[in-house]
Amino acid sequence: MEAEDKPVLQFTLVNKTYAETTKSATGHKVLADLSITLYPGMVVGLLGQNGAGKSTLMRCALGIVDIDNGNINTLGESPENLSIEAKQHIGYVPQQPFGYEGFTIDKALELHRSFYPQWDIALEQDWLNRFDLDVTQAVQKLSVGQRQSLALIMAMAYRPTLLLLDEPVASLDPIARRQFMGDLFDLALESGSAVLFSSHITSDLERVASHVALIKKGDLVLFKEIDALREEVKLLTINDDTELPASYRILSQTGQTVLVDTQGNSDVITGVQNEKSLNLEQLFMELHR
Ligand SMILES: Nc1ncnc2c1ncn2[C@@H]1O[C@H](COP(=O)(O)OP(=O)(O)OP(=O)(O)O)[C@@H](O)[C@H]1O
Repeated sequence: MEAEDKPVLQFTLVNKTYAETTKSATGHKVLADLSITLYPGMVVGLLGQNGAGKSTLMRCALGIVDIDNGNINTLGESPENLSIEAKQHIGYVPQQPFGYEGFTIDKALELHRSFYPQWDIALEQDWLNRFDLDVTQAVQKLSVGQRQSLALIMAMAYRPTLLLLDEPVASLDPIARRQFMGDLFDLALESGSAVLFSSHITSDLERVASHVALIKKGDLVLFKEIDALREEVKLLTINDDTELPASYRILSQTGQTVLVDTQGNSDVITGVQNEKSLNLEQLFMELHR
């Protein structure tokens, strides 16, 4: 990130409550005072349990869902009034891609391409080959994974400045998944795009994300560069009377076992019996204990 870079996507103290349900008469709070900023070149992996608020966050960024209060800046605009120009620089793949039934792949791409002046035909061809898609095939006859591959091409071949991908690889086989994740990272680096993608596959996230955002019940509990995460988030076993520095953030605690974000404080702390670094999956499990 360069100092002069402007945010591509910025959430500031965003709250979102869905209308009241049979479970809650006061409505269902899904995002709570959530702030996060994406700059060009950032690939942010969004991790959270089912129902944590990941899809809602993306939909708010696009103005598909209104927020209660707070502020969202999407490519310098307010999501509820996004200009056509801004939309032409946003790629979005929802969890269940839809549309273009009744078209063959080549006809669907022809129509889709016409909305995006900056469409990169060579990139489209490259990804059609990689995903092994037959362009004469009817869209409604595609398998779930093939449909997801097509949706990814449609969202990415115009090199969007902002790319929002809601579990983009859930239905892809391991080979396609690995290739796609590599491409995703290359695209962000080459095109200076910012990418926000959700996934439950922590190994994918660790491989390609530059940052991880962890959401728990609508709260952003952690947002960090992936390398810093490995170094700064630790599982400690402490004595009853151990005093942790005020600069540590306690993420969770069960008795003498404490999950902390040291926030870069590398002082040796007396009274720590054991210290363990965690991979993303272990961290996720610890946070939801
Ligand atoms: N349109 C809606 N009306 C009411 N509640 C909704 C609506 N959309 C989502 N929710 C609720 O908001 C919460 C967050 O949903 P969301 O789809 O954002 O979660 P998620 O983190 O993307 O989950 P998953 O990993 O399962 O895709 C859930 O409890 C869900 O039931």
